[in-house]
Parts: sequence; structure tokens; C-alpha cells
Amino acid sequence: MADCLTARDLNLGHVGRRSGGFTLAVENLHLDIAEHEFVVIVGPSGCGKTTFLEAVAGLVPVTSGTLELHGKQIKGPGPERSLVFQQASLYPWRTVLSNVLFGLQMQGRLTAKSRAHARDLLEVAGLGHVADKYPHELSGGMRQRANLARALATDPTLLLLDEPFSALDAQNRELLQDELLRIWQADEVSAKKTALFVTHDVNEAVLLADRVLVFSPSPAKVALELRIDAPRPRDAVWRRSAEFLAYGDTILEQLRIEALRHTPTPLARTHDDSDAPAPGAHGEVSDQERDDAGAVRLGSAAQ
Ligand SMILES: Nc1ncnc2c1ncn2[C@@H]1O[C@H](COP(=O)(O)OP(=O)(O)OP(=O)(O)O)[C@@H](O)[C@H]1O
Repeated sequence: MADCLTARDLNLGHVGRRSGGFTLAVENLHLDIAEHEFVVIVGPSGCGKTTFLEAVAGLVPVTSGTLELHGKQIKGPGPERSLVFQQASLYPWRTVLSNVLFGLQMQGRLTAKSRAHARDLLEVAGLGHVADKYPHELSGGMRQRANLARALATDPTLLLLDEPFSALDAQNRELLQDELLRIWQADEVSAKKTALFVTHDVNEAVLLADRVLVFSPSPAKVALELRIDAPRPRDAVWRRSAEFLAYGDTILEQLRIEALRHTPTPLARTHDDSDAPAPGAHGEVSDQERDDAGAVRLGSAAQ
């Protein structure tokens, strides 16, 4: 399959507005994402997931290396990429249909055909009956589905999703994960668009992904690539299977290893009442310290 997105020796960072200091967020990233592939990135908080996604969206400039979409260096935002954020960002003064049509309108591509496509999208997303309602009249889950429909309406080649379900409660989240898979696979509206999805939720990653990338703590590197070789559609039964749990365990274990690798060792003891080396003096970490470090670092990464 042809590559959609490639990164080579990619470094990304931020210049602090006040300090002017530079923070490296992504370091020497090598990555190939094939067309129609669903890739999920997981990693600890602050490791650089959003920075990478925003660079792909053209919102964060490349510091060095290459980041190419269909062989062309990404230099800014473009209509072939749609971004879905954590919070549904619908315009409150526009109806659901008008929100879904907004991107097309901005791109000067509003035609009878694109309007019909937007209506199809709303039907597939289960929102046909609320097309003329306003965002405040929808539930949080419906708003996020409308957001997804809006992202798909412009027919992008790459869909970028940054923790789109993290603001939802657990039950709605599971429903939306299933909905996303159903919409993503639907030939008439998405036909498995290439997708790059960021999450903290290991189960979400396993359910959605063709491939999971586990990022190391900051600056991000790919610590593990895990192909999820499970047929689609993936349903609630598979979500409870031993295979599903085993994939999740592999990811959690890698996150734990990365957390330990990036945990500073305790300082050596300075008093000389013992010849024995202090814990951590040679980089040893006790089992208790190992568990504590893993628990602290993984608190926000593995749910
Ligand atoms: N606009 C910014 N200016 C300066 N530094 C930033 C900016 N945005 C992010 N950073 C820094 O870049 C690093 C990566 O942040 P990023 O938001 O990409 O991480 P993340 O993995 O998405 O985190 P989270 O999972 O908590 O959303 C962090 O050290 C963060 O403080």
C-alpha cells in the first residue's frame, strides 16, 4: 500500500513565549503511515503526542528533518487534513448541518453534491434527525459525532483525532468508539480514511488501531510499534477477549518500562556508615521503587 505520511529524522519543539527557551518535544522520529491505515499513538502525559499531531496538521513547524504527506513536505494546514479535538468545536450559532457544511463553504466547495454528501454523513452518524438543531440542543456524544461528521465532510485524505472522546463518560466513550469504527469503515462516507488518533486510553488504542505506536516520555520517540492483527469489524465480544487484553498488557508493559527508564535514580547516600553502595548509586532500583515509579508515571497514561 502507498505511504500517506512519512517522517524522517523528525525533530519538533516549542519556543517558550516568555522565556524564549526551546523545548524539544519529538526527537528523531521515523515513521511511515500507509493509506487507509488507522494508527493510534499512546504515551505518557506531556510526551509530545499533540505536538506531533499538530505538526502533521501544519500547526507546529518542523524544527528539522522531514514530514511529508503524499511525498510533499508539510508547511502549513491544508484541506486534505481534518483535525478533531478533545472538545467538540461546533459553532453555537450554526445548526448541525450548517456546522458540517462549514469547511466546504470555507473552501468554496459547497455544491448540491457536497450538500447531499453532508446529509449522508449525518445519517450515517445517526444525526439525520437533528440536522436542523443547534449544538446546545445535543448531548456531548452527539456533538462529538457532529464534529466527526464535519471533519469527514471535506473528504480529507488524512483524519487527525486528538483524544476526541476523553471528555465523555466511560459508557458514552465506548459507544462513540464503536460509532467511530462504523463511520470510518462506511464506504459511502469514509471508506477507511487514513487516520492518526491520539489517546491515553490503552483499550481505546487496541480497539481502534491497525497499529499502535507507544511514545516514550518527552522528548517523544517511538518506543514500541504493535500491529493489531484482529479482523474488523471489532465488536464488544472481541473487546472482552483474551487476545484484546494481551495486546493491552503489551502496551502497558512498554509504558511501564519507559517510565522506569526515564525515572531519575535516587541520589547516593553521602554518609559513610556503610561500605554497601546506596540504593540507586549504580542505577539499581528496588522492586518497591520500580512499582511506585510505574504507578506514578502511568497514572495518567494507562486507564
Ligand atoms: N505551545 C507550547 N509552548 C511551549 N511548550 C509547549 C507548547 N505545547 C507543548 N509544549 C511542551 O511540549 C511537550 C510536549 O507537549 P504535548 O502537548 O505535545 O504532549 P502530549 O503528549 O500531547 O501531552 P498530553 O497527553 O498531556 O496532552 C511538553 O513538554 C509541553 O510542555
